[in-house]
This record gives sequence, structure tokens and C-alpha cells, in this order.
Amino acid sequence: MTKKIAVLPGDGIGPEVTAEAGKVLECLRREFGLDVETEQAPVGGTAYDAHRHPLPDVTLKLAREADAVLLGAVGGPRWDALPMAVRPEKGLLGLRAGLGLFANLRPAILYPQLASASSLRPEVVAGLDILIVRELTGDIYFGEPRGTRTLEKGERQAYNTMVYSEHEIARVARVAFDAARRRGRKVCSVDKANVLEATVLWREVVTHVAREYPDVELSHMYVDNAAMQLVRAPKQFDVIVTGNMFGDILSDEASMLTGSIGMLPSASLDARNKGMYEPIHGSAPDIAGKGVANPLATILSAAMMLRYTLGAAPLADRVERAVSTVLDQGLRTADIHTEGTKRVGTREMGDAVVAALAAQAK
Ligand SMILES: NC(=O)C1=CN([C@@H]2O[C@H](COP(=O)(O)OP(=O)(O)OC[C@H]3O[C@@H](n4cnc5c(N)ncnc54)[C@H](O)[C@@H]3O)[C@@H](O)[C@H]2O)C=CC1
Ligand SMILES: CC(C)CC(=O)C(=O)O
Ligand SMILES: [Mg+2]
Repeated sequence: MTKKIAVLPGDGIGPEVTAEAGKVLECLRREFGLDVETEQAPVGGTAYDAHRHPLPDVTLKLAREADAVLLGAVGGPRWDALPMAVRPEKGLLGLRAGLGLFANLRPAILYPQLASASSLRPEVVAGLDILIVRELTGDIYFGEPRGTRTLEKGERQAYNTMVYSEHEIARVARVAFDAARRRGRKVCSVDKANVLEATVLWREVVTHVAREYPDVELSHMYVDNAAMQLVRAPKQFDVIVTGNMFGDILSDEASMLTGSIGMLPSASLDARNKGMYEPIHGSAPDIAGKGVANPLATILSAAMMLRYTLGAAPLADRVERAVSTVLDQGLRTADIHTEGTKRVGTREMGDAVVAALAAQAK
């Protein structure tokens, strides 16, 4: 049966990079018989401009009814002064919560061709393959109470609440342990249990869940140390499981080990592997509209969609192979450009991936 993909381009470079992933899906349809149809809807700032809300009902409905969602990015300076409740980022958080996407898989894999684009020495990152499993619907991003109040003497005070329940921790921990079983059988749980009660509970629950996985080695690390270890010796990690905020920050850090934030895809999954797929980066207002954004993170997110939700792992392999081919050809967007390689724009990079994919059908 035809699978439906909701495409939510969003803001800034979002439409530029999702357009290239769209071309890749179209190529898979044409050349390899992938049975999908796509439908677009607004999210983020562009949705606010059109509907006065960053997540209009029509978008949430489309996302709920679709088999999978492909999202670009949301946000930008144009909407930064809006009240928090209608900021573009709330549209994204609303989608994650509304679809129950509690597990965010962020693979940080170094393509060998990009070793010299990494911010670390090639020998430190060669062969890097880390999976960050970030809890996505809890923590300080969703905790109540939150807000701003005025104290007696007229000074304003703002507050947020870091909160985790046992079931939220246990379910994402199981995702991490299950993933570790399919790879290096090591999970490092990252927390701040020396200071924060919410993460004392995190550590307790992860330790408890680990008993179900005697074949997987569990370690714990404080987040400040983890941030340091990621740039000191990143290959010590196999699967990292952590909360929403720490995972957000550590995955941006890990992306640079692979050459660029423009290389890191993600899958946000519910309990039945229905998912939303998006690059880990934001709307990059500094380069939006210039045609220079790296579309590979979004194209690789579409590959994750093929693998996790559409049951088309062989096609996911093909897309990843096509990305490797264009890197072999020496094509680089500005963010991964190094001496001796050819600088290309967003569209040229997307077209090259499509050409490499189509060549596999010959
Ligand atoms: N998932 C989402 O939709 C996210 C949205 N945001 C929003 O995006 C806006 C900008 O946030 P920033 O903190 O600047 O983060 P950002 O990820 O948009 O950009 C950070 C830096 O990375 C570069 N970059 C990002 N993606 C790139 C790509 N594909 N190719 C080449 N370079 C790339 C940007 O040019 C910029 O210099 C904000 O409104 C923020 O709230 C931020 C992160 C995630
Ligand atoms: C709205 C933010 C939480 C988006 C973000 O930075 C992310 O998901 O990586
Ligand atoms: Mg982020």
C-alpha cells in the first residue's frame, strides 16, 4: 500500500534541504519502485505567519495521519520576539509531544572521506560511530511550572522545571539498550546526578533497566565530563543515552567530529517506530536563501525514515551509499569543504546524490 509522508519544510534553510531530500525520494520512486506519496504542510515561523500558530491543526492532523514525517527546521530572528507559546520552536516541540516521539536517535558517524573536515585530528575520529539516544518529550523543555514572575521589589525572575518520571526514563533506556544490542553492546548514560534530583532518578532507573540486558555493558558519566570526553576520545562511546537538554547539546558537539552539523540526521520515534525524521541542525538564518546549506543531514534523515518506518532498509543502504559516492567524487558544500575538494551548493549536492542513486539502478 502507498505510504504517506508528511513533508514539513519549516523555516530558513529548512525548505532548501527538504527539497533535496524530496528529490531523493522521487528518484527512489522512479528507479526503485518505492511506493510513497508526499504532502506538504507549514510548521514554525512560516506557519505562524499564515495561521497565527507554529503548529496549525491541519499540520498536526497531516502528521498524525501520515506514515512518517520529514521535517526541515524551524525558527529564525524574525520570530524571536514572539511570546514563547507561539514561537516557531513550540511548533516542533508540539509535534514531538503530539506524536509521542520520545526517542530521538542521532547517529554521529564519520564518513572516512570527511576525516580532514572534522574539527579533531583524523586519528582521533577515524572510524567514529556513536549513537546518541536523546529523550525527546520530557525534561526541562516540557516541565511545569515554567514562566516569568515579578518579585516584590519589582525584579523579574524566570524559571523552568527539569522533570522526569520513571516510565519516561525506562522506555528511552530500553530503546538505547536495544540499539546497543545491534551494535557495540555498550551504553553510557549521561546525567548530572551529583547535582540534580531528576537525574538521580534517571541514573537509578537506567541501572534498573540494565538488568534486562546482561549482555550490554552500562556505564554512567556526568554531562560535563561527557562533553569533554567527546572531544578527548570520542571512540570510547558506542551508545549514549541521555535526557532532552543534554542530548540536544551533546549531539551538536558530536556533529562537529563528523565534519559538520550539516551531516547529522535524526529519527524521532514513538513506541511503534512511527517517526519524524529531521536533520539535527536548525534553520541556519546566517546562510538561509544563499543556496549553500548542506542537504546531506536531511537526505540521511530520509534514509533513516526508509530504514525505521518504511521497512525499506535496502533503499536506505542505497541512499547512504550514494552519499558516500558523492563524497568520493570530491563534492563538498561549504561547511565540509577542504583543500583539494570541489565546493558545490545545496542543489548541486542534492542532484549529485540523485545521480549516484540513479546510477545504482543501471
Ligand atoms: N530542529 C530545529 O528545527 C532547530 C531549530 N533551531 C532554530 O534555528 C535557528 C538558528 O539556530 P542556531 O543556534 O543558529 O543553530 P543552527 O543549527 O541553525 O546553526 C548553527 C550554525 O551551523 C550552521 N549550519 C546549520 N545547518 C547547516 C547546514 N545544513 N549546512 C551548513 N551549515 C549549517 C549555521 O549556518 C550556523 O552557523 C533558531 O531559531 C533556533 O531556535 C535550532 C536547532 C534545531
Ligand atoms: C526547538 C529545539 C529544542 C530544537 C533543537 O535544538 C533540537 O531538537 O536539536
Ligand atoms: Mg539542537
